Formats: sequence, structure tokens, C-alpha cells
Amino acid sequence: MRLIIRDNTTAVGEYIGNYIAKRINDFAPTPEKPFVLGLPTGSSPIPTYKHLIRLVKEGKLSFKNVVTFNMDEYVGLPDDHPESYHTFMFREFFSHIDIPPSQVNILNGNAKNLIEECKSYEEKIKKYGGIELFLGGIGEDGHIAFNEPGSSLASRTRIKTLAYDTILANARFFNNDIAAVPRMALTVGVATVLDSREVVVVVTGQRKALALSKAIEEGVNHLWTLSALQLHPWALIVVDEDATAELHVKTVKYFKSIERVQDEVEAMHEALKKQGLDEPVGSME
Ligand SMILES: N[C@@H]1[C@@H](O)[C@H](O)[C@@H](COP(=O)(O)O)O[C@@H]1O
Repeated sequence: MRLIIRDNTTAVGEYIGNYIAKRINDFAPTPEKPFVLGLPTGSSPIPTYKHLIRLVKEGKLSFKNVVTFNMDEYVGLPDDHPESYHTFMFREFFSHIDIPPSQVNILNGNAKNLIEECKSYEEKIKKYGGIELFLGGIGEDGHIAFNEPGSSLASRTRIKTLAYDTILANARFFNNDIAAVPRMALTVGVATVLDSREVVVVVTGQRKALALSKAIEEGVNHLWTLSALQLHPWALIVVDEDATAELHVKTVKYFKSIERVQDEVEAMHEALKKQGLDEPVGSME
């Protein structure tokens, strides 16, 4: 796992935006072989979306051959509700880029058969050959997607009852009316996220600091589902300084030092590529 620390949320968004753009451009997606990208909602990924939109507008990136799968959606909220994740994704991202809407996949929280909806979502991901890169965010209790504390680390897309903490945290989007926050959601599972070839998670703000320390400084634990990332061979967490408030100083120093080494390794890798000697460099833990 790598941890990248940036000064503030804008710098985090720029880092992740550039990172995803490079992955997509290097992949050189085509209609036959699209880049499959997993995406989150929430306030944390907004700076990343802003940066990706800028790159598209500058002609440095295109989503024409990208297929997306969102992490989750509330159950029972109409698609056109201002707080549905459908509305969020089009408002904050999809409406500003060149992705064909037919390539956007978001769970339908109003499906007649919710179990079938979850099953076919997993099948559709599989049909595309799996997710290349899953971008995620976390809740204050360390949940990834809506995999609340106690979720099975082997879980797949399914219906979840939201934890009271999450309902409280999300009430800010519903005029602070707790009763207006949906009680259930559809969410990809922890194993769905772990199955993707690469996972990038954005963690910003002091209110996420405890979850970050639990997830990376302690063992794998279903009470902090982000910690499951420790089992992934290609995981990257990008945080701002505020989110590091609960980490040990030595943890922060360690990850900052390996970022410098990683940069050198990547420069070496690029140089080899230019010479046509593209040897895989074992760089990520
Ligand atoms: N289901 C979503 C999560 O996927 C998201 O990571 C979290 C954090 O939101 P924010 O970034 O606004 O703190 O919100 C919800 O719980």
C-alpha cells in the first residue's frame, strides 16, 4: 500500500486526477477494450472530479472509451432527487465530460427486485473483465462505499442498512433532517472493490483521521472496512495533512520517504520504456 500526503484537498484532487488521467491514457482504451473505472460520491472526490473535468476541457483526457461503475446508491430515493447519487454524479462530473451516458453504470435503488439488481451489477462488471481502477472514499467510521462496520470482507454488491453514524453524517445533505436520510443503500461489496486491479482512495479532513489510522496502522478488521485494502496488491490512499492527525509521526515520515523513492523508480521505468526495455519494476507494496 502507498500513502500519498498533500497539503490540502485541492492538491489531493490534482494528484488523483493526474494519476487517473495517466492510467487511462497509458491504457489507450478503445470501444472494444474500454477502461473500466469505479467511482464514488461524497464531498471528498469533488476536487478530483473538478481536475478531471479540467483535463478533459484542455483536451488532455477523454472518457469516450471509459465505462464507469459507481460504488453505491440509496434505496428508495427517486433518481432525480437532488441527493440521489445519480443526480450527484451527473451534476458534479458526467455532465461536464465526454462520456456517453450509456457507459455510465449506477445501481438502481428503485429496482423492483433489489437482490436481482445487485446480482446483475456484479455480472455486468465481470462481463467487462473487471474494474481496472476503483476510486473510493470513506465514511468517518472507515466504511468504503456503504460497507458499514461489521461488513463481511468477502462481501459482494448487496443491500445494506446504514449505520446510525452514517445517517447522522449524511443528514447535512438532507437539511439536517435525520428522518429524511434513507435507511438503506445498495453498495458494491468489499470483495468487489478488492477484485479491481487497482484501488485509489481519497481521505481528507480531520474527521476521517481516526478511520485512516485504524485502517493503515492496525490490522485488517471488519469494523474499519477500509483496512481490507491491506490485502490488495495495488492500493493507493491519497490524503491531506488534516487526515494524518491521528497517525504516528514515524508512519507519516515513512510514507513521505517512500514517495520520493517511488518517484525515482517511476522515472527509471519511464526511461526504460522509452528505450523499448519495458521491464516491470516491483515498486508498490
Ligand atoms: N457512501 C458514501 C461513501 O462512498 C463516501 O465515501 C462517504 C464519504 O462522504 P464525504 O466524502 O462527503 O465525507 O459518503 C457516503 O457514505
